[in-house]
Amino acid sequence: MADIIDGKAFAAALRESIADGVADFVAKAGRKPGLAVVLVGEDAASQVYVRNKHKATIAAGMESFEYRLAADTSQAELLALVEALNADPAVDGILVQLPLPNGLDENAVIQTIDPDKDVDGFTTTSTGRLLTGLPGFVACTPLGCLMLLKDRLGDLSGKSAVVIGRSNIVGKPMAQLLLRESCTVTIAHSRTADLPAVVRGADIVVAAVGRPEMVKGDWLKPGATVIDVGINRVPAAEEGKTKLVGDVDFASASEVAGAITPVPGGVGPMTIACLLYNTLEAANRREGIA
Ligand SMILES: Nc1nc2c(c(=O)[nH]1)N[C@@H](CN(C=O)c1ccc(C(=O)N[C@@H](CCC(=O)O)C(=O)O)cc1)CN2
Ligand SMILES: [Mg+2]
Repeated sequence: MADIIDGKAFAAALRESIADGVADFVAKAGRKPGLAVVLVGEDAASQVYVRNKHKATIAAGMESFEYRLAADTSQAELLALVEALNADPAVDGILVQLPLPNGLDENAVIQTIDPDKDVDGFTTTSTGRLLTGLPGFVACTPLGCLMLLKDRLGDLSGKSAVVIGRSNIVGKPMAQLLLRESCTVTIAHSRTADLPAVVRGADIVVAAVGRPEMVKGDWLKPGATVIDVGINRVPAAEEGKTKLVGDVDFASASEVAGAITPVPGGVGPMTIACLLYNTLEAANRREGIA
């Protein structure tokens, strides 16, 4: 049976160490690090994530600035808010919760964020810095996956890694991070031929496709480390109920893998912990604190 990689516990410990770093920052800078979170519209899951971000920000000793805008907010209003946050000295990090309601241009909004406050790591400046090995912010979910992998495996160099999924938010930055760690990286996707055979060659599998329980145990190399980024809500056995499952079929995969993240309680909690990590980093950089 695979070891379970406890992302919830790892994230809690990371948040504790960030709180210590925040206390150091306050002592040196004479102010708290500030995170601004912008939520547009009524998406139910986004409301939960934003509430959790607010609570975690406060618990870490940071300032939380929350902006909740109506679903019919115009592009110009949203861009004006982001520009005001760029100019606000109390704000170290800016995050616009995704997805945005239809009609708003997500890319234009993201690219308006000052790259030095881009704690989501979504601007092309941030992704370009990652690609070229310059210091910058890395998207929170892949950064969290990397932390879990390094905690489990130590040095990743020379390992073969398959990332399933090529999104800008997870798959592509994840592949770049693994390359930076000197893994041999394959990015697989919906057009990949014989995906099970590709996955079977990997020491590290990161599944981020958004397809419930797609990756089966018999796709895995025995002993592989499996990171499941999927958060899929599916009908549960009991009528009218739902449950969360990942992109990996946990029951069969945990028979073959060496270690695996569960859903929930694996990668998900790392996303918010890494947001705090990036915000403290942004604040330290802005104040010139090493
Ligand atoms: N601007 C951003 N938008 C979105 C991001 C992001 O990083 N930046 N990521 C996701 C949503 N997200 C944070 O925003 C997020 C998703 C999931 C979790 C989490 O802890 N999941 C739990 C299960 C939660 C549940 O019960 O539903 C888990 O996996 O254990 C945290 C944050 C999209 N938008
Ligand atoms: Mg402490």
